[in-house]
Amino acid sequence: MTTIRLTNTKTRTKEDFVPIDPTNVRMYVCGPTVYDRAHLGNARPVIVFDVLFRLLRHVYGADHVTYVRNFTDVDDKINAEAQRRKGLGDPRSLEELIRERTEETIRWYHEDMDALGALRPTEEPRATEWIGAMITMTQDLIDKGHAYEKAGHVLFRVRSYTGYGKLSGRSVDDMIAGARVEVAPFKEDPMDFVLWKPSTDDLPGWDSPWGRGRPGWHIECSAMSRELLGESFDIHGGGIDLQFPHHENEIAQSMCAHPEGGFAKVWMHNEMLQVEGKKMSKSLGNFFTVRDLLDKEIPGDVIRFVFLSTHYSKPMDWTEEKAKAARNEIARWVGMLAIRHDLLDKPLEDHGLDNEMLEALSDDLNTSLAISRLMRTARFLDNSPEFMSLDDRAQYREECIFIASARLLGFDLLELAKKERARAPVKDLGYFELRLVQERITARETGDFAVLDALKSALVSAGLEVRMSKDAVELKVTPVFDPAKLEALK
Ligand SMILES: Nc1ncnc2c1ncn2[C@@H]1O[C@H](COP(=O)(O)OP(=O)(O)OP(=O)(O)O)[C@@H](O)[C@H]1O
Ligand SMILES: [Zn+2]
Repeated sequence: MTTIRLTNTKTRTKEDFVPIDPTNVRMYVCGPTVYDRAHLGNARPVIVFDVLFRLLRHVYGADHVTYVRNFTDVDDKINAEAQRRKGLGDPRSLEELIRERTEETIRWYHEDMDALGALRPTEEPRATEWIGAMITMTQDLIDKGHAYEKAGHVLFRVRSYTGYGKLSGRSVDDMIAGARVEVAPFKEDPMDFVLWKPSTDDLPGWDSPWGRGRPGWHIECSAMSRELLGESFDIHGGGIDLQFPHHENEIAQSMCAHPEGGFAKVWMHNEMLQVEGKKMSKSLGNFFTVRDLLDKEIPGDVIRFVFLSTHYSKPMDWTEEKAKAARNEIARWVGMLAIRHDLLDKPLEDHGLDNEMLEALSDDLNTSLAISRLMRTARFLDNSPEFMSLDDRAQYREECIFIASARLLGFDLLELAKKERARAPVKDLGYFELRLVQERITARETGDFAVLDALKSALVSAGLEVRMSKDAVELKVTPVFDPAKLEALK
């Protein structure tokens, strides 16, 4: 079995990945706050962890991996957008407007991430559906002396957990000095963070032992991962911007509530997509959305290719040059496959994967090396003398391996090649148009339309659209076009 090695942020070393239970490998990734369209930076963790999900499914079996990514649908920014709509005169209740905002944002998120070829996670819990579990965990932390209630707030007592700061390698005192921690009269210590806070009557809230309120952001992930993956699971991922305080706080909550579990064994953090050296972010305003690019006719595969060309642990920029190079390379792959009708017209045989590519991916998800390996293979397949010297069977085998390997990175080349083929001009169309014209003349002369009709229906069953007006004949390719059938009519 392939051994996957992953760099664990917790230990700062590359380790062999050994799942707790190989029949159910479990991964949690912090998902988006659903108040607006995802910006391009938000797509990076989606693509990185999608490749890891695919790799885990390949190694342990598709039914033996559980991937959970949450939607944070309790947030001031969501409320603010709903209030803005209400302010503009929308007659609906704030609750309805909030629901509408989160629903539409989740729909956009799915559309955009689907376009990038990302598989949907096994579970996509919404915070609002797990409030009960958050309340239970919060109460448990109070009972164990790790949290306290003050003025309708429940706060986590950071100094009660000695492991605090280990993930990010900081001491609590350094963190206080460096961080903009909120000093509030109800806090015992400035580092303490909110597990529960009161809600005003006009904002969403849930009844709790501490009055009507809502959960803090950090407890969401601790409660949902516990409910869906258990007290210990294999991998926890997210952007490096979440390492502190979000992930540090998740660890503190989960380890104190369930000291017998180990919470996440491996922590993985993707580096940031940057714009002129700064993190692309909503708050800095230096962002564009995934949808902006898709609308500019930059396909999802091109975006995916650009992201995967840089290792997840390195910061990167989005540039026009990178997009152009990615587009050219994918066009080369697709163009080369679009003319291999034998490949496109039957189910792909399983001849395994390119071993070097699999090795690269298994070595801490080295997607940039995996992509270079695919590029090298594409040059080999593209009529190189070595490839041409192979017999048909061996050629077919190499092509199957290439397609399956690209699929592990999330590129569906067969689908792209089929679309390309349907779009490509077919040189024989003119010939058949002429034949239709001639048969029609003959049919009109003889009054026998059988030959003309037979030709027409044969063309239709080859996947062509036949349009015959009084003085023109036109053939068009449809997505089910089959060149082999056309060839047989000659
Ligand atoms: N520039 C970026 N590059 C890579 N990943 C990012 C970037 N910005 C956010 N992420 C990641 O996107 C995921 C969703 O994050 P979230 O919805 O909290 O983003 P956000 O807070 O709305 O973004 P912003 O930081 O722009 O306000 C998280 O895993 C986060 O680490
Ligand atoms: Zn989280």
